[in-house]
Amino acid sequence: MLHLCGKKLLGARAPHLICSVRGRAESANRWLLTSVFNPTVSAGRANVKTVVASASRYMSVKSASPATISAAKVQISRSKVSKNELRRIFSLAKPESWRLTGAILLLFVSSSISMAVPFALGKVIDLIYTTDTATMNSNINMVCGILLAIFTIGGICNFGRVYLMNMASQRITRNLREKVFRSIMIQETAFFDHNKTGELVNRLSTDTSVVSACVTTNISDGLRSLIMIGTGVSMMVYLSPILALVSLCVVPPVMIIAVFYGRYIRRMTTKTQDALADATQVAEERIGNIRTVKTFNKEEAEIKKYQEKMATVLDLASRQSLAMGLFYGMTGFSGNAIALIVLYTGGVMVSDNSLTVGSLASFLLYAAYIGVSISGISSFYTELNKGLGASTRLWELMDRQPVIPYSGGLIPPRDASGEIEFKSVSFSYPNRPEHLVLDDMNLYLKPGTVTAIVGSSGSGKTTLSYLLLGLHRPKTGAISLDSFRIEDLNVSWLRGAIGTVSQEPVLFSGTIRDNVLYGAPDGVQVGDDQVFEALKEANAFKFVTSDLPHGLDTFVGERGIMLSGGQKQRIAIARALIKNPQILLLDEATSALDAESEHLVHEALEKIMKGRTVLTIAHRLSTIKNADQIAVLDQGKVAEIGTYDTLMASELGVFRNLIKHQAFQQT
Ligand SMILES: Nc1ncnc2c1ncn2[C@@H]1O[C@H](COP(=O)(O)OP(=O)(O)OP(=O)(O)O)[C@@H](O)[C@H]1O
Repeated sequence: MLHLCGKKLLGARAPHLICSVRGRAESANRWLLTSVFNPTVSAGRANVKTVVASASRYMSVKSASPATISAAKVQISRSKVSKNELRRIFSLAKPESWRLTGAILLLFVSSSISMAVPFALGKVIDLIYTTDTATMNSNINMVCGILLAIFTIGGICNFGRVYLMNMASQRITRNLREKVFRSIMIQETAFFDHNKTGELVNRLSTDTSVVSACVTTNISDGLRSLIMIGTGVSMMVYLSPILALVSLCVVPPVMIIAVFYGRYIRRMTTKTQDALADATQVAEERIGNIRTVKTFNKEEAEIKKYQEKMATVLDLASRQSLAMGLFYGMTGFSGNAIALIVLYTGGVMVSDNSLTVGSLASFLLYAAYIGVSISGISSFYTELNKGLGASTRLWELMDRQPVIPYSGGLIPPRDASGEIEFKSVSFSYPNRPEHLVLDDMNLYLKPGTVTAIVGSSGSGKTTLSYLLLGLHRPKTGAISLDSFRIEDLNVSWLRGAIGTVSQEPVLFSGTIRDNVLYGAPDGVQVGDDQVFEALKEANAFKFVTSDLPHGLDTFVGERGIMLSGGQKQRIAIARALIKNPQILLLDEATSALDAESEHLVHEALEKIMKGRTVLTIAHRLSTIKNADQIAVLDQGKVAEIGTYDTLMASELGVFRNLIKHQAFQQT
């Protein structure tokens, strides 16, 4: 991939550059490979120096700090607009080609009609000046009748054009959002450690609509302006070549200024969108955790923080507004200047009879139309650059290949038996590569047995379950399930074989039924009787059917906010059970539930462990005592393993020490 992309992007210089890149950092992150070296994203846009500079900066730190990534991204996005980039953004419009073609045809008709008006008016004026009253009246009646009919057609065409364009725009936005959302969903967990939720939501909501407007309504408006300028100029040349030459001398300097302006706007849009994403991130996180904000009495502090973020956005937007104001002012002035030049020179020509009054009037109207159209073109150019700025971010997201493949992989012929082995596993989180959470760790789980994992806080217990679920990959060593390496397995199959109940389970807004069925494999029909069965096993049947107002149809609120901690736990247990997994990953709740809830949750957990391979992060003494084996995690390794009695027998053992100092729940 690297070689291919390198060749495409860098041509003959590729091997040298690839080698130097490799030499600089072996662990070049996939983001760089997919985003920077991906020809579809970067070819043409990023010149070789820019890419290598970004790559070096990126690799000079061992891990990808978000600031470095965004610096590299901004540097790339500052480069010139390439044909590829334009081609790519316009390819979004392809599925809507018939709607857009229809809209453009209607646009041609309505614009032609608009552009015939000055010519017709000129003719009417000449008629007034050159014919007798009777002939003039009948001619004017006839011309006005024809014009009314033509204007009606123009109105209908405009309606059709706007409708079709907007429909196309909405559909492109939808397609784009679906693709971006899919792209976000399939990324590996580590991706979300350095890509904030608010930022991603902003890409999904704002950037997509900016990009789709850029290739639809903006194109329509730009095309309209272009047609009007093209026709206007032709008509001006037809009416008076000399006058046309004099009046159009303003255009070249305006064009040159427009190029610089466009680049500036594009850069500013990227920055503004970044700042906006940052503000959205703050808002999203605080609103999502409003209880914590209120508990700590931080409403005012959060409002201030948001205001600061918005001040940055406003500052960037005001710089953008200043540039826009200057540019629009300049183009408006140019339009008026054209009109003035035409009026002056035309007046002289009429006085020496080289131009009729009607032609001068037509010419003036065309000049005014062109003036308006030039400002139309400038706003088209502004929007196009905004769209390109926003699209850079979207391509980065859409082109990113997840480090852990989302599909493919081995699907074993039989259901999992639940034999699990961690062999010399070392692991560190990608954003903290220097901190080895697991270091050459070994652990064997016999099918159908319960293994309790204990260890001090931060010893890597939860990390172990993430690795088993294939959410992260070990740096070295291997984890196997039924003697298949889990990284070779299809992730859906793997996660389908494992039921999980975490310490603080998250439910989704929806009904109890929706939440239990969330655990069922996609496409498998699960009836209410199976849902009830799972609820019974999870000790949740009674409270669902008799305490909740609408039974299975009761809404649980956002994140299950309408349920108690113990109720949420039991619904989560039912959710884990609905697919009847062979393996269970349990993280016992440390938060104090009331005695009855605690008993019900605990009893449910005991029940569901039977006959399954269970890896439980234990916080209760009884779970530890009943486990077939206890693995004590310490310094990234399994320091001790055995039954409760054997481990307690060792006077100076880590386990015994842990039991002495860590508060395990006694119930
Ligand atoms: N996403 C992450 N990025 C970087 N480091 C992480 C991440 N998640 C956890 N860690 C670090 O990994 C180490 C192990 O964390 P883990 O959550 O597995 O510990 P634990 O044993 O489950 O702790 P506890 O009992 O407190 O829940 C800790 O030092 C933690 O700071």
